Amino acid sequence: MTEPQIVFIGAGNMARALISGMRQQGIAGPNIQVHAPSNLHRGALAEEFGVRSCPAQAEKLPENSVVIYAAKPKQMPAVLKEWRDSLRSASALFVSVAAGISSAQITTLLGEETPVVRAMPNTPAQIGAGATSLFATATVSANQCDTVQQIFAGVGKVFWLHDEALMDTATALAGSGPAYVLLFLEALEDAAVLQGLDRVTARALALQTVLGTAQMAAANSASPSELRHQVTSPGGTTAAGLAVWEEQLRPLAQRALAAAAERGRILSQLLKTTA
Ligand SMILES: NC(=O)c1ccc[n+]([C@@H]2O[C@H](COP(=O)([O-])OP(=O)(O)OC[C@H]3O[C@@H](n4cnc5c(N)ncnc54)[C@H](O)[C@@H]3O)[C@@H](O)[C@H]2O)c1
Ligand code: PRO
Repeated sequence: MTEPQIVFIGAGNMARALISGMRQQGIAGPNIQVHAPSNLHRGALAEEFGVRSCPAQAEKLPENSVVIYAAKPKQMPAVLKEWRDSLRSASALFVSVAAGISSAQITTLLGEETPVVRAMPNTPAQIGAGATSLFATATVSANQCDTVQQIFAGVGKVFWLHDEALMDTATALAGSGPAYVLLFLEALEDAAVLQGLDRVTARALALQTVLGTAQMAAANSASPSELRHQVTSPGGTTAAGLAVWEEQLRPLAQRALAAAAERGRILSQLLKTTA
């Protein structure tokens, strides 16, 4: 089978992360084209990754194209109005990474017969360490599912969801998750600096602790809870610190994921009012 042409609509943070990961995975630069209104970002992507930089305008697509929508959710109606005919004439597979926007909303814009996959990747895709949740509509063929699987498995781990409503949860957990982890790193670093550690050492210690712990958890069949107990001596330092975390962390995680998932639903509702 010939390699699909991967067509990005949007040249921002998520497109960059995916393109970086795809290039490392071995997808050839000329097999990726990026459409965006300003040459600033797409030009930089072309220079750095050897991909084709194209204006935002829709164009005739090769058969077998996979089009990845990576512009903002609220722009989707205006952008897809322009791309609809090109997508249809190439029978392109449409993959949306837009948070919140449902496949029904997308097929309303593109036509019921359009094969649509929703994908929720995250920025660690740029180093091949992403986590992508995928949901396919009934019109997506098994071959097309394989194609999407291959594309996203090349930039990290892939998780298929069979209930589209859970895409908002996957977005709240893994799409947004890198920002939570980075905030956690910042908070640990700042707290250590407050106790007198220099910033460079505090940052490096926090980073290596989070990285090493995540790698240990991934390499281990024991649950996070079991591994945590291995760190926690009765009456020791960890127990003293954990007592403080336990007061707030679980309710905070629940509130944070609820707020993020709710925002996904709101983004979807906002689109309905403007479509
Ligand atoms: N950033 C993340 O971590 C992340 C993770 C998962 C999903 N997403 C989703 O990815 C999408 C993009 O997010 P981002 O963070 O990359 O945003 P961003 O603002 O960095 O990029 C948006 C891009 O869209 C382009 N654009 C604007 N109008 C356009 C048009 N008419 N045609 C083509 N391109 C156009 C802009 O030039 C810009 O390059 C969103 O839908 C978001 O929900 C983002
Ligand atoms: N970034 C996008 C947002 O903040 C979607 C998940 C990560 O809306």
